[in-house]
Amino acid sequence: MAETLRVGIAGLGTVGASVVRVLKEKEAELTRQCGRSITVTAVAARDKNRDRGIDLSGVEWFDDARALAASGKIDVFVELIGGANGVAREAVEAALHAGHHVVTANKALLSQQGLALAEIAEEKGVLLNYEAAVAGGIPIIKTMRESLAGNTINRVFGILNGTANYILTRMEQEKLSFEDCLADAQRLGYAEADPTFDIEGNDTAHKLSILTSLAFGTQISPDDIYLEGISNITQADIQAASELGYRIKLLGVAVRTESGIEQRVHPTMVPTASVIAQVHGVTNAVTVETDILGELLLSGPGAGGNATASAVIGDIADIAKSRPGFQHGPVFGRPARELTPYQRARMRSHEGGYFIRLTVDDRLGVFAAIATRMADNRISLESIVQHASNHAGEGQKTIILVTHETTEAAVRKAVEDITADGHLTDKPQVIRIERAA
Ligand SMILES: NC(=O)c1ccc[n+]([C@@H]2O[C@H](COP(=O)([O-])OP(=O)(O)OC[C@H]3O[C@@H](n4cnc5c(N)ncnc54)[C@H](O)[C@@H]3O)[C@@H](O)[C@H]2O)c1
Ligand SMILES: N[C@@H](CCO)C(=O)O
Ligand code: NA
Repeated sequence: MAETLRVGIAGLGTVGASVVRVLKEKEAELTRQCGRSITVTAVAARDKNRDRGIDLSGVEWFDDARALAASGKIDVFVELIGGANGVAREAVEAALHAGHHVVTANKALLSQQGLALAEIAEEKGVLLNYEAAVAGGIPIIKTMRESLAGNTINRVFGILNGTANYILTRMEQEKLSFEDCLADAQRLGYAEADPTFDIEGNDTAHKLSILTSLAFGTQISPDDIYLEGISNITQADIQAASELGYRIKLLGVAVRTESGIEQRVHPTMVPTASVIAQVHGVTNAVTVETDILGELLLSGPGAGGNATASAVIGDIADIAKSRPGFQHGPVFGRPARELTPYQRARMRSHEGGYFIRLTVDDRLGVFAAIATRMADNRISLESIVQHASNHAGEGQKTIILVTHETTEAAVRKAVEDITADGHLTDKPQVIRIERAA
């Protein structure tokens, strides 16, 4: 049997501790599957004395993750610290330069530095595996990188953040407050160190930027993503969506258009009967639409220690099965140097349906004035209703509009006009509707 694969792990938090635990529990099974054993020989973390409920006897301790990464005593460096810069980045670079394979769950790092890191990995002939970085335990990277070869992808979209989906689900099903749901997501180990990344959509954007590169063969462009989080979503929106036959999900969407690639992250209304609307809690789902295969939907746990460890261990096992001298496939599906520059489609050109919730003065003529403004901007309405909600205050009423397919530019202009008319008593709420089977 081949020599054991020596694994060094940096970061022993939710994911790192789960990886150490599961590697130990599944040692015999993994040895059978990989034809060699996988052993954690070294770790780096901040606090040597913290009880993590894992057995680290016989494991070498490094105070500095960068020293572990460069050490000649490991074959694989597993980065589970987090953050786009600082130690995580320096350690991954050091590991690749030292000729070690790298496994990371760090989507922030890949979205900012993925291209540069891929170039080093490809030059050094080592693997840079990152299945855990996108949609947790769902094998979406492997699917897009390997199984969809030859397919031309037109749209990829999904629920890519477990924390946000967990919050929206519990707000809808249990009528809980946003803050209580977020606190639970943090307690369960789903949230990022800075949870604003989860709720303001940055984490979804990091993941989407990676999927976009894999889908369209473009360089990763994380700053070119239209971004809106879920912190403005209220019970009034959730209730109105439900009455209209929709559910609100935080989606990341990348779609090929005539003028470039549209990348957007925002709260989205999806038909209640669609498959993606049934994806609840910490579960993620990714839909890929291709010319040969058609529509593929993968769904599964998107965050949490064990689910994420499953993806990390799959990546380590792939390395254990690879052989020295074997030519590895490129990190983002095509050689890093051949990825084309990303061309952004303007958000104002986005076409789709819209849900618009307006709180207005309860005066005669307001309803008609709003309908006129929509017509002025050539927006065709699927429905316009005066909503009998108890969310509007005394002397106010709620008007809900659902548009047929129109453009973002037209909707922004119509809402601007209505605001300028002076009828609104609260900030208008605009939520895009996504076509989903
Ligand atoms: N938690 C999840 O469900 C999940 C899922 C997918 C991906 N991820 C990603 O996995 C990574 C780790 O996430 P987590 O949830 O385990 O975070 P965590 O905060 O629980 O763990 C990170 C650990 O790294 C340690 N650390 C910080 N600086 C360090 C340093 N300089 N050297 C060594 N250790 C250091 C921290 O003390 C902490 O224990 C992040 O990139 C995160 O985005 C997490
Ligand atoms: N904070 C992330 C972890 C998984 O990437 C989430 O909630 O989806
Ligand atoms: Na994944």
